[in-house]
Amino acid sequence: MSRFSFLSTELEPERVLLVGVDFRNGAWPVDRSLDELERLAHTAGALTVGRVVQRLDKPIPKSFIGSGKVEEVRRLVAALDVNAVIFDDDLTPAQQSHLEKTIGEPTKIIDRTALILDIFGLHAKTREGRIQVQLAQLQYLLPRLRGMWSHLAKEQTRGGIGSRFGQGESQLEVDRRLIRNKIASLRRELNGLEKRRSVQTKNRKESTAFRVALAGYTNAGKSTLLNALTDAGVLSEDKLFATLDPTTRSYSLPGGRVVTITDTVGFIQKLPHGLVEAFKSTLAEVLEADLILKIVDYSDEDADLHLEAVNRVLDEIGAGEQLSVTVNNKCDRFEASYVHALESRYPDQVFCSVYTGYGIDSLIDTLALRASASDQLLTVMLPYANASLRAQIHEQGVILNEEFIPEGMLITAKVPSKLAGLLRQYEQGPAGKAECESLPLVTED
Ligand SMILES: Nc1nc2c(ncn2[C@@H]2O[C@H](COP(=O)(O)OP(=O)(O)OP(=O)(O)O)[C@@H](O)[C@H]2O)c(=O)[nH]1
Ligand SMILES: [Mg+2]
Repeated sequence: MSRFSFLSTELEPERVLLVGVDFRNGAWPVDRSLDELERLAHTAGALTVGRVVQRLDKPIPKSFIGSGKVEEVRRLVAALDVNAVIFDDDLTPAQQSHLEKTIGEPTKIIDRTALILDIFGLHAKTREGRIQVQLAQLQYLLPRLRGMWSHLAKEQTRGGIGSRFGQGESQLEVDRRLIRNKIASLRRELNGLEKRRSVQTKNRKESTAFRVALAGYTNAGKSTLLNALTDAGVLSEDKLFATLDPTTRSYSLPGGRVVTITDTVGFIQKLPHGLVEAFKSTLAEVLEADLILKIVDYSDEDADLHLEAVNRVLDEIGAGEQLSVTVNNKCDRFEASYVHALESRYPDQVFCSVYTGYGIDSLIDTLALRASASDQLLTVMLPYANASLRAQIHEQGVILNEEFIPEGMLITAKVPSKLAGLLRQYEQGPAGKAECESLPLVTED
């Protein structure tokens, strides 16, 4: 599949100018949002050569920023040899097209969404990831086609190759139709892949292991944590959106209980809704988890804003009410005494550093506690043929007693409720239980 890109990936980095609006509504200071936009631009391979900020109560309908500012941008574009202007907020197709005309070709006018789509396009590795990104890109492009065709229309009047369309259906209509067809065919393919994924998830569900999902702002350290716990070998980098495709690994807690941990795509403020929509099946991993670990880069001065943005996306995908623990990472960047003070102040949160290993034990204790919260004590008699169920009890439960008798395998164990559901049919009646309760290990408990 050819990679579509708003910014060129030629050897020379594109020179970009950033434009932010301070709407004075407080939450995210415009300078910090532009710092993040600059990191996004850098991740996409561009070089930021300047910034323009305007204070406004609300966007100007026609041009997003005021006409005086547009003129300032136009002059800067010429003076700084800018290839692309990136707006920190979403532009409507009409605003984008107006700005393109006013600022003058060939300078591209891009917004945060287009930039994020570009990075996703660069980082998507699997077929499913690529289709998800391409779908979001085409949906973004569809209402913007008119602007993109305006310069070609000029070419048409000069004649020559590419100028002979326009009979019956205009080229713009043809292109819209082609894109709609492409969107439909990508959706079909994605549906097929999603079905396969949901079968895999269902299989995992049937394995009844406690499922943990790592969620959090991009660059918080999710992949680094998964690698540290499980040797998953997932790419972890000081870049935004290093991970797009989910990876699930098994992890044995002390005592032997096996849980699964899933690393997935990171979140960001102003995350384009189209992307959340396109990545629905990937984000389902988070939705179906028994526990969400919200990984935070606590050393980032905007850590609280990051957590807010993460909570907003979790709400959007319907995971806002799920069981979760906040895990504040990168604590190696603070004095130990400060971290201890934080731990006393916020006993429900974990403070750790995947780099130094500090706090990882406490994270594992938290996992163990949550994974065993729904445990039930059961005594079952399993037929010898049912070795896989016995293996599941060993993986996910705490065995209190096990005996191999002529009637079958008599096991007393504490197991998570999901597994208990599967075991009910083999549960021993009061007599069997009583027999087991006389065994030393059980009475000890
Ligand atoms: N100082 C410090 N850096 C860390 C720590 N954990 C991770 N990092 C670094 O933070 C950067 C981002 O780590 P990743 O694991 O790729 O982050 P992520 O959350 O998976 O990011 P995305 O995949 O982009 O969503 C990398 O450069 C890591 O080496 C830590 O405990 N301390
Ligand atoms: Mg990652």
